[in-house]
Formats: sequence, structure tokens, C-alpha cells
Amino acid sequence: MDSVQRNVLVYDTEETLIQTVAARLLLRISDLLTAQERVDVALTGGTDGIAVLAAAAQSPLCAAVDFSRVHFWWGDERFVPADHADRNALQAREAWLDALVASGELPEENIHEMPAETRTAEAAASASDAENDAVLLAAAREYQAELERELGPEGTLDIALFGVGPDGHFASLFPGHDEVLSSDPAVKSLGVAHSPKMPPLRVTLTVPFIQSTDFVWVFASGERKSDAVGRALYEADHANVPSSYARGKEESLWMIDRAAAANLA
Ligand SMILES: O=C1O[C@H](COP(=O)(O)O)[C@@H](O)[C@H](O)[C@H]1O
Repeated sequence: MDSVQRNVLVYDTEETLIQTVAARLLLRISDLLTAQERVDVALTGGTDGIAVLAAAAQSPLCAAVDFSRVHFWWGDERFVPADHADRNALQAREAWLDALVASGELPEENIHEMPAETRTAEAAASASDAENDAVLLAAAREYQAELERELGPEGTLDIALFGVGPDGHFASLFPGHDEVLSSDPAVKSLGVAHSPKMPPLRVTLTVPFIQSTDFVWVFASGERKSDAVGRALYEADHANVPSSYARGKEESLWMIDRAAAANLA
């Protein structure tokens, strides 16, 4: 085992896992708001990530949170048009955030989406690699500028949630891809041009910026993720298992169901 302190909580079922992550998120936000003016949270997409948001939407613990002082960001985004069904932010809005805005609890300006694809479908489909790289670089820089405007140049997130893919990816940091190894702390957000998981164009937070977050929580369910979970927790900082880099300054917590824990000792 490695020397990085990562705590692991295993729940009997996927349902218990999802409900527990949602409750923990709401309680942690509520606790932090007693000591600081605002709380900045990075959300994740994916099956588990959206299920957590849907569970949060139904939780009575929402009553303990002053959402006017909560800001939502994303750990990664699929670079598709803003109204595309694949978009992590659209799914999060449908699962939870739209209802918070509609009820007047959450100001729309507290939702910080990563930039979306604005080219026509034809222009995007015929774009060269160089054109895509330029568009993604601009999107990543725009998101970094928004982070720095909101949080300050050295500012960090309070909480970041991450799902894990069966290949071990987290955010849009994929096994063997250069973005995983980006180590410049001045670079907080990057474009990803050839994601092995569709869609191929993405924007992601970087490892250094993720690791500057106080609370980094990773969650995964199901047997299909057990190999990735086992490898990520066996040893930290493995480029072939990007989620092995997931850790926070104050807490690095993995929450998994029993099926996803199958490969843990
Ligand atoms: O594409 C993505 O996948 C991961 C994991 O998704 P899952 O469906 O296997 O749970 C997700 O964390 C990430 O935000 C998303 O863009």
C-alpha cells in the first residue's frame, strides 16, 4: 500500500452509497457555511454522480443549507452544445439545480458551467485536430479565468466530487493521456481532444488544482468498477489509473458499494 492517506467507506448497496454521499455533501456544506461566507463545490457527471444529485434533490437535509452562499462548478465537462443530453451540467440541472433556481434558493449566477461547444454540428465534425485543440484551449482558459475571478488567483475549491470510470479515469483524465501528468499548479483547467469515452472533446480540471481542494470525495458502484477501484487504491499516482491521483488537502475519501469493493483486500 502507498503512503497517501485515503479513507475508504464501503456500503452494502448502491442505493445506500448514493443516499449517503448525498447526505454527506449536504451536511458538509451546511457545516462549512457556519464558518465561512461561501462554499464552492465541484460536481461530477456519470451515472453515480447524477444519481447523487437526484438523491440530494429529495433530501430533507437541503433545508439545512443556505444555497445562496453555495457555488457549483464541474470537475469535467463533455464539450458538446449546452442543450446536448450528454452534457454533465445539463444532467445536473435536470436532476437538482434547476429546481433550486426555480425555488429562488440558488441564484443562477452561482452555477459555473464549463464552456460549451458553440460551433455548428457541421463545423465541429469537419474540424481539424489543430482547430479542436485551439477551441478546447480557449474553453479551458475561460474556465480558469472564471475560477480565478470568483476564488482569487490562488483560490481553491472546498469540496470536489468525482465518479470513476471502469477504466480508472476520473474527471476527464484518462489512462495514459498526457493531461494526467500536467503538474504545473498554474494550470487549473485543460482541454481533452481524444477521450476514449464518448464524446471525444472535453474540458477537465487538472490534478494539481483538484489536489488543492480541501475535501475530495470519490465514489463508485458496481462490479464493473471493482478492478479500477482496486488498482486506484492499491497505489497512489499511477498515470494508468488516473483516479489514483484523487486526493484533497484535508480529506481524501472513497465511498463505494460492496460490488465495487470486490478487489479490495
Ligand atoms: O464521462 C464521464 O464519466 C465519469 C464516470 O462516469 P460513470 O457513468 O462511469 O459513473 C464521470 O465521473 C465524468 O464526470 C464524466 O464526464
